[in-house]
Amino acid sequence: MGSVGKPKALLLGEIDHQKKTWEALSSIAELVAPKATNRAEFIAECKSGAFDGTVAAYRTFNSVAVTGMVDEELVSVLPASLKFIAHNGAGYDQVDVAACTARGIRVANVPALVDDATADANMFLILGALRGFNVSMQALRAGQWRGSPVPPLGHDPEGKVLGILGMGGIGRNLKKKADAFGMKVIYHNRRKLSEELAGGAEYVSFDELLSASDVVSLNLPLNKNTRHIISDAEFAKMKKGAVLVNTARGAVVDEAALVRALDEGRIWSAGLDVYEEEPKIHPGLVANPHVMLLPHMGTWTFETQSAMEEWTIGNVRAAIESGKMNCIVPEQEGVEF
Ligand SMILES: O=CC(=O)O
Repeated sequence: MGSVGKPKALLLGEIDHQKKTWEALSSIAELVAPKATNRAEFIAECKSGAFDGTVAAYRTFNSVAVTGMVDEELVSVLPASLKFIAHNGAGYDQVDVAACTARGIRVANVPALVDDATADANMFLILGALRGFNVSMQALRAGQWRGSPVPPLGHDPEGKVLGILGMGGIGRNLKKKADAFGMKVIYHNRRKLSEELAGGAEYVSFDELLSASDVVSLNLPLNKNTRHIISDAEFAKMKKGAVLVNTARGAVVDEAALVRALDEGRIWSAGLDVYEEEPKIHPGLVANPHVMLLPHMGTWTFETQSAMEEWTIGNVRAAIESGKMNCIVPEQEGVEF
């Protein structure tokens, strides 16, 4: 069947596990992808009309390396026909939702499917940071058994207070996992949750969360209100010897302030999956063997990645078939398009 007259679906980034599902969209859409390898080229390609007729775009987190942020400038050159952006990821801080709304573009992400894998990685970082495992993991591979001098004893999660900042899907999933380790969970969120959703976690103010937690876990989205929500003043309010864990977005923490807090011994350790300027990492973190560092692998499992791709392709299909995606980001709920 020829593709003349079909709407286009634009692929920004790679599909690794659901190629057939993507290709199956060719019965309803002409599948297109940029030739561009950087933002200037992508903008030129958009302006050339190569993507005209595109109704929906699928984008990955890594596609930012080619297109740059989906900001006002980028949105202004996207084809006028484009009405849907399906982002493959829970966090959509690379997309300026207000700019999309102004242009009549709906944005969808991947809620829920990421929760288990991300909360698992989060729990791994909590345990690793509390126990101080990284020092000895490095020493063992360097032929020094536990290390020399022998590292200090770690801490048990049992009985410790876990403060979850951001009680969305990942935060609530983490709460259930932390229960199994005997942690007492408190949380802070823009809104207090129903008792049922909170699942026994106690709602506290932001300051109380900082001062009462043995482990502060960051599970909130990055936006203009949450950028650097943890900086010097917040580290100063934390318990001496507390642990900070971040599987959300690097920029919710002021990384330089984190390095200061670690170096000054104000906090015992940190467990990080995300960084302010990925893939760059603050040298003070790399140099500190006490912190647990993962290279943004919260959802890095076959099952989760595959499900995320399927969900995102489903959003593109729904957009083309019914003019509506299967979810919409909270900022656009109730917006008339
Ligand atoms: O970082 C991962 C995601 O936002 O899904």
